[in-house]
Amino acid sequence: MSIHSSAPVISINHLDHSFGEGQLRKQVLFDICLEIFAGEIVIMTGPSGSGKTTILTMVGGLRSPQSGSLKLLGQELCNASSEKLVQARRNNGYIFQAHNLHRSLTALENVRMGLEVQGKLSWAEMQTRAVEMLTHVGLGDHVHKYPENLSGGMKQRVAIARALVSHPAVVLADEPTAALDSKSGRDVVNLMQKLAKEQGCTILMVTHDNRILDVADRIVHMEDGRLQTNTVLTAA
Ligand SMILES: Nc1ncnc2c1ncn2[C@@H]1O[C@H](COP(=O)(O)OP(=O)(O)OP(=O)(O)O)[C@@H](O)[C@H]1O
Repeated sequence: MSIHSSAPVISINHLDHSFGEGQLRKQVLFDICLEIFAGEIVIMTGPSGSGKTTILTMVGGLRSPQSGSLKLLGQELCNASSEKLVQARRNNGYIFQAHNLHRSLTALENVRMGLEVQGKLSWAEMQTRAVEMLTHVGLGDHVHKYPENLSGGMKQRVAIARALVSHPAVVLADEPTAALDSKSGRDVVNLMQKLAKEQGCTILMVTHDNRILDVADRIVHMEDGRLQTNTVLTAA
């Protein structure tokens, strides 16, 4: 069925999920099936409460799925050990609505943290790569600034640099443009698209922002915990 020859980066099969116990138990995901391939940008839309963030946190290894299957880079996360979930988190970059930068760290220090958590490089190498990444997102002149001295769009660009500096296989973005005006929002998603294509990374993005849907290769729509549509956008 798929036009892709390689194995999917994210493979979700018959995934169900409930919150709560006993009488308070509430099923929020029903029989989700979704495959996402290397280099794809997939946008997930749907009303508030339809289950989008729950899926994102599971793909991110922040919550373990209970039933069905969810594989990230071939590794099963359903009922996975905490070590496996930690490993899954290392394969992902995260971009949130509120940039989540550390206020007490400069732009450079924030981006360097994206490498420090990997624990693989020397301090000098991390410093060099963080500066290069900030220059790449157009913030080469602002590396020593603190978040409070940057605009909303600039802060989100720092967050993108932090998410992508370690070249993660998957970037998960939850409403990355929600706090931005339309021009800054457009700049931010264009930048994400450019970097993803350069690095060959996969992006799964949740958004309510209809203005940015065109960056997606595919749009999937959630409704009441079920995946409704899976639209492939073909380039003109
Ligand atoms: N930790 C939790 N405990 C109990 N119920 C939860 C928890 N997290 C989410 N839910 C419920 O699961 C359902 C799906 O929530 P989720 O946050 O995934 O939706 P969403 O589509 O991301 O919504 P939004 O667009 O508002 O962020 C909702 O009914 C929500 O109340």
